[in-house]
Amino acid sequence: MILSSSLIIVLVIIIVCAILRSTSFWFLLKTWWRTIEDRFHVYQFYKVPEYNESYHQENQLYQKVSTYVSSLSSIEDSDFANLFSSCEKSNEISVQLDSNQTVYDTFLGARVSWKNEEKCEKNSFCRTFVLKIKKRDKRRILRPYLQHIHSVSDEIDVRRKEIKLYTNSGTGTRTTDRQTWRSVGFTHPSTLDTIAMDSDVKNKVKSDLESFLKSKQYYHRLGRVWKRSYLLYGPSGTGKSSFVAGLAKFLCYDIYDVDLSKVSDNSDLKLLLLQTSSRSVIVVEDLDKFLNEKSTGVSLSGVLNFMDGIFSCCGEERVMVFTMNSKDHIDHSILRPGRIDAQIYFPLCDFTAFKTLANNYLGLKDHKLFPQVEEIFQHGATLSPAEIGEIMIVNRSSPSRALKTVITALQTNGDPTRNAAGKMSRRLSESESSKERSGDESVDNSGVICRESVHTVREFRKLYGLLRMKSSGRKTSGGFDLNSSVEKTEKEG
Ligand SMILES: Nc1ncnc2c1ncn2[C@@H]1O[C@H](COP(=O)(O)OP(=O)(O)OP(=O)(O)O)[C@@H](O)[C@H]1O
Ligand SMILES: [Mg+2]
Repeated sequence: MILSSSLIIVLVIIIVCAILRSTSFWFLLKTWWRTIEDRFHVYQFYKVPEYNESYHQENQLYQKVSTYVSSLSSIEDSDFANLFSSCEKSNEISVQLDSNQTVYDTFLGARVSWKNEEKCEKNSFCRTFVLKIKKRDKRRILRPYLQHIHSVSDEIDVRRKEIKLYTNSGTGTRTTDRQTWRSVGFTHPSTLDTIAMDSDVKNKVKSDLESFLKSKQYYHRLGRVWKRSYLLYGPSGTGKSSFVAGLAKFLCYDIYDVDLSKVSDNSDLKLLLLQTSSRSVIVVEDLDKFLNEKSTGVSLSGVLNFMDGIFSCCGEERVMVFTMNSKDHIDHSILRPGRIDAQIYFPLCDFTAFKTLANNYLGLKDHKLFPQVEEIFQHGATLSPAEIGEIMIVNRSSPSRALKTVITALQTNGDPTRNAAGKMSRRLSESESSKERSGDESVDNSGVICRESVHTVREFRKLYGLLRMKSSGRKTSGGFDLNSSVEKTEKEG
């Protein structure tokens, strides 16, 4: 009798609990209890605004808190939250607290809350996280809690970082300076592995970067800004920009692509650098063209100060990359060691790079036409990897046709006698250019080629601006050239 009645009581309790949990009543009970409990405590509030007072710099802590708060499981209990999926990892959904919503967290036995406040003030939009913490817990947990937020958000950033590409979209008035950088998700497909280049140089760059990442203390002891600068130079279409993309992915750093032609003067350039975050790659493409044309108020000394990174702030862990087609007419002060730590030459395609491209683009490890291609390369003929890659993409359904088209293109453009030094100049001569323009196809009859491919060759030439006369100055020795300055620095280090 007693047994059966206690069984009934247990069953009733289980059913009541199940009903409470399956309805909102349980949730309401918890909320009421929290409201009542709140009335019996004195609280301290801490604001974490998105921007510092002058509105020029982002508050790094705000980003960290935002990442941390989004990672809390209790965020799912807030009444409103925003769901996002990133462009790169579309299967990953992130939850972000909506404006004026509160989320609770527990740390070392103390309960705290974060509110995401959003206000419109004087035509500007202010976002602030407000931390609410019991006064009696404040001394005990505040510092360790903030450290905990730092380490959790750093860990999350590294784990699921979506690389961002920042571009300077033109400077505005002082009050809108903080909007100078615009960012988008960085989806460039290049990685260091997909770039056809000398494997020794690639490995050297990788280990140079890895040792740089570990040398924070070393740089600080020397009183040097913790940055590393690379100059990438070489003809058009040899993979400089792709290398920058691969570099950023290798480091998991955001990219700041500085368009100097949109920077009005030195102080704007300074401001741009101040607004970059640490752990970023700062890229200035075609520096040679900018320095030769000097189309804005940015002076050489402005560029030099920028390269030295003396205006960088907040952690200053940066990799700077400058690209050029030729460094022949560049002021020597630009290239001095310390300002440029390593110079990497991007040559036109040789047979080794060709084989990498054939493997990447056509899935060919070997082919009966390879010896013929090798022979043509040995006679000094060459094209840029971009040109060869383009032929391969267009003819990817037929690897044999792709190789034949490459052979014809090399024979057409790779006549070594056009270069006085016996080395290949891949640029079309003016006469060839005019032949092309006039539609004379005799030039294309030299090789095994089908008509479709002739057009293909012509199209990719147009695409990559082969008919442009570009700077002739380039290294002719063929390999990559890692600047002696990096070797020197390595020895010194
Ligand atoms: N070394 C390479 N390995 C693999 N692909 C390459 C290489 N070089 C160029 N490409 C391909 O050619 C295209 C153009 O390359 P990229 O823009 O990197 O050249 P670039 O050297 O920056 O040219 P430019 O000096 O004109 O800016 C890209 O699609 C890239 O994938
Ligand atoms: Mg480029």
